[in-house]
Amino acid sequence: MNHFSYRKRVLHAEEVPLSAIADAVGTPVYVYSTATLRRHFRVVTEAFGSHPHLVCYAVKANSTLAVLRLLAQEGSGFDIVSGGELARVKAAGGEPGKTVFAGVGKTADEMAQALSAGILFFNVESPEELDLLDAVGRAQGKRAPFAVRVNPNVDARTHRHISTGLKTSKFGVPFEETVALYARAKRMKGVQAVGLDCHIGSQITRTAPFKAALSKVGGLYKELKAQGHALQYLDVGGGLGITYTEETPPTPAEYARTTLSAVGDTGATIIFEPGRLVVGNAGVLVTRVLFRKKTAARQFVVVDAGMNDLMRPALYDAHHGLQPVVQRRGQEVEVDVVGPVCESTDVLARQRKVVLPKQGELYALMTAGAYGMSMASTYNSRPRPAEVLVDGAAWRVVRERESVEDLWRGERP
Ligand SMILES: Cc1ncc(COP(=O)(O)O)c(C=O)c1O
Ligand SMILES: N[C@@H](CCCC[NH3+])C(=O)O
Repeated sequence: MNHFSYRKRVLHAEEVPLSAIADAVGTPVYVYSTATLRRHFRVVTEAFGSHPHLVCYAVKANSTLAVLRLLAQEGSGFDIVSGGELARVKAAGGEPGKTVFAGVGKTADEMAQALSAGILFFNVESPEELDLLDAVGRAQGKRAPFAVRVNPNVDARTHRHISTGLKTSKFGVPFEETVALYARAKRMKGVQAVGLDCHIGSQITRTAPFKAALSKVGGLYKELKAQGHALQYLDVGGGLGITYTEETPPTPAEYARTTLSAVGDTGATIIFEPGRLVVGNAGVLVTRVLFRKKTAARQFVVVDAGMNDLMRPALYDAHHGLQPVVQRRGQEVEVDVVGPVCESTDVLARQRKVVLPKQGELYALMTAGAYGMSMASTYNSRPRPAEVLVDGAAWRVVRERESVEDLWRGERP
């Protein structure tokens, strides 16, 4: 459920026509809906009912300050993977005490910043990382709270680029080595085990992989508790998929039921780290048609957004819905919607049936709120898009379009 819909043939974000935003701010522009963000967060947290839990929104999905602030106001915690994300959470008014820190390559500086900020816990991904965290903790005269991210060796049955829970993946500690790592941690003075963590991948559209991973992880949690580790948190990661085209992922309520039936009896506070589920359908990328171009093989529509602005189609062959901002009647033709970037993979929408647009008309690439702007780059020296947040009939620019001067800030010719 989202708040992007047609009114009198014009696509609106809540009560604002996307054409009005594009005309005022220029294109490409990301547009987010406050009502959708709020609704998604509430549906997710309410799904766990009265079971002790904390939703830690995965900042990497969309790290724009205004989005983080809105979620912080809703009571969200955060899942971060860098010092930069920690700084963003703090700048947006998020609470470090409700923030967990994952990632296979944390530096000593990042650990020290997070520990002094009072982070909830670190998700440790290797024995050497645990040694470094121990040193950082001792240097501050503290015990750094941690959970081991265990790799349960489960196939998430998602795109191979976004699967993280197989034994060939770089993420987490092998299942069989986890008990020994907790035992070793017990002898350290700079760390304190507080939980257990796993995350098996992203855009997961069935419950079976979650069930398989959680039954292993739930068993391990109980075993660790029985060995005397005073664990309190079971972090089940993120990864619940959304509908881009025809996927029918479990609803948050179904997901929560699956989770609680697998690990509800552990007595742990459940930490859930959704990213895409919260922001994916809350954002669109609005782009303007530059040229139509016909070759013997294809009808192309060249738009002013490229793979640098929305990388998912080029990176994962991902599908994003393509909607004209103003609907027009006419004969449909099959087109490839392509960006200006000098790469053959710069195809935002492939072989779609549309009424051939005129130059200057607008398209919205749907479901672009997650891993859109946060993965944007300046490749081809293209300044990154502006971002707008709509709230009812009001809207505001929450990030200015990057300027050419921004592109070379810090450079010394
Ligand atoms: C550790 C961790 N937690 C949470 C997420 C969020 O994933 P998603 O956006 O699929 O919910 C990710 C990304 O896959 C992740 O790596
Ligand atoms: N960036 C990916 C998901 C990776 C999730 C991060 N662990 C996407 O757009 O689908």
